[in-house]
Formats: sequence, C-alpha cells, structure tokens
Amino acid sequence: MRRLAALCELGSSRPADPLRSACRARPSAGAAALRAQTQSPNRPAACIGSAAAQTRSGLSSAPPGPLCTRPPDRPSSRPCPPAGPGGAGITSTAAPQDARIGLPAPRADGVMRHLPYFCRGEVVRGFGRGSKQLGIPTANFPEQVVDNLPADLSTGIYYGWASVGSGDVHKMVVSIGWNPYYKNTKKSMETHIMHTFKEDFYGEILNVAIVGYLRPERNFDSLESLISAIHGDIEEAKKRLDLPEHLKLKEDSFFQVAKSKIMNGH
Ligand SMILES: Cc1cc2nc3c(=O)[nH]c(=O)nc-3n(C[C@H](O)[C@H](O)[C@H](O)COP(=O)(O)O)c2cc1C
Ligand SMILES: Nc1ncnc2c1ncn2[C@@H]1O[C@H](COP(=O)(O)OP(=O)(O)O)[C@@H](O)[C@H]1O
Repeated sequence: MRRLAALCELGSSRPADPLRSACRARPSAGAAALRAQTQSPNRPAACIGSAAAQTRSGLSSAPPGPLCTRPPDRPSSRPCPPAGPGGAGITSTAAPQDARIGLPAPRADGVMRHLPYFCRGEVVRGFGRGSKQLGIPTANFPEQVVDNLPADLSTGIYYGWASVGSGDVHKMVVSIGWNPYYKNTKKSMETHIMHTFKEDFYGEILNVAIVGYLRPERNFDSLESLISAIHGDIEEAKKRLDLPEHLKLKEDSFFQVAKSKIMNGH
C-alpha cells in the first residue's frame, strides 16, 4: 500500500511528488502550474482546485476566502487542513436559493472559489450499493483523495467531466459527503459517469473536473426517492454541461495525459 502524504501546493509550479496526494489551487491563468501537475508521471492521487476561476462556472463571483489562497508569486506548500464533518455546512436552512432549480444554493465561500476543481485517484471499492440497489454505479475515490479535498469545500452533489485512465471524457455527477440516506460514518466522493462501460474499472485512475454544484446531500424516506433524485441530478447535469462555459473544460489539458504516464499499481 502506498503511503500518501497530504500536501497543498498553492500557485506552485514545483513538480508534484509522485507519492503524494495533493490538493492544488491554481490561478485562473495558471496553466503552467496545471501542466506541471498533469505531466508528472505515476501520480496516484491529486486534486487541483481553482482559487480564481469561479467566474467560469457562472454561479457566483464571490471573492476567494482565506483558505488556500496565496499570491501566485509566493508559492508555498503546507499541510492540507483536515476535512471535517459537515463540510462548510451548506445543508443549513439559511442557504440561499438557486433560482434556476429552486434548490438551496451552496454558500459561495464553500464552493465557488474552488471550482473548477480537478481531482484524480485510483478507483476503490465502496459498499457495492450503487449498481445493486440504485442501478447507478458510482466509482469511489480512496480515503486519501477525499481527505485532501479543501476543508471548506461544501459537501453535496456536483457535476462535471470525467475520464478513466486516458479514455474519453464524459459527463459526470459526483456526490461528496456522508450519504445521509445510508448514514455513512466516513466521508466519500463517488462519481457516476454518464457512459456505459463494458466492464468495471476498479484500480484504474479516475480523472474528474468538477465544474458546478447542484444541491446539498439529502436524506430520503425511500430508496425510490433517492434514485429519482439522482436521476434528476443526472438530467440537470447533462443540460448544464452543454453550456459553452462548461463544454470548454472537457478539453482541458488535465485530461490529456499520455497513456504511458498512467500507473495504477497493476
Ligand atoms: C448524483 C448523486 C446524488 C446523490 N445524492 C445523494 C443524496 O442526496 N443522499 C444520499 O444519501 N446519497 C446520495 N448519493 C450517494 C448514493 O447514496 C451513493 O452513491 C450510493 O450509496 C452508492 O454508494 P457505494 O458506491 O458506496 O455503493 C448520491 C449519489 C449520486 C451519484
Ligand atoms: N458509468 C459508470 N460510472 C461509475 N462507475 C461505473 C460505471 N460503469 C461501471 N462502473 C464500475 O462500477 C463501480 C461502482 O459500482 P458500485 O455498485 O457503486 O460499487 P462500489 O460501491 O464498489 O463503488 C465503479 O467502481 C466502476 O468500476
């Protein structure tokens, strides 16, 4: 088992340590920092968040908060703060409304300053409920990736783009949190890719670019209601991802990793 150390590298162009799981904020024009990250071989788990690209998502123009923000000319590394229960508390009844879908909107400081958020890691086993109970498989990231998410990234349901290894980039929805319906005790990050794969891809590298937020996690009074909500999320995500501002992220260099540089331990 690899030993993965947590590290936040903010605005740094220092090549990533291949044995570390990293969160990285990049300035909106920080293509160099991203390139350094994506071109580093053998990287088992990495997360890259944007501190200044919130305008791309079109949801908010909130200024970056105090966490993980640093002038690009002052690169530095420091340990990631631990991800605590409740995330940034977006399930609060005081949350503002997202007028487009009539659902509670995320707190701007808990979501927008981190989007788009790039993340990759090995696909591990979850509880096996996605396919069997829900009919909606969700690929789980390892603990190290989840623990390295920004501490103030709100839990909830997001959408974006995903690829497996160096495969094609597809639309995706991702759930980050504790799955209140199942009362999980460990925070998880589970991605459903809108594509039919020929077979499971446990052990492969999953690359995700989270570009927008849909809603907080909720409890449901029946499995059917949970399934129906997830199907609603999928349809909403498909529509939103067709917006030009989101479509362009599909082509991001994050996904252009040479096949030979992908290592997943097999
Ligand atoms: C788009 C999407 C929305 C979800 N929304 C919720 C939710 O509101 N409440 C909840 O308890 N779980 C939610 N989940 C998580 C599912 O319950 C979870 O994926 C399922 O338990 C499968 O887990 P497993 O992969 O560990 O088997 C959502 C998952 C997805 C992909
Ligand atoms: N479209 C898809 N989206 C996500 N995972 C998929 C998809 N198709 C097949 N899979 C596979 O299904 C697995 C998830 O199934 P699931 O029943 O949720 O099990 P687990 O709880 O182990 O994650 C993924 O790890 C992946 O290998």
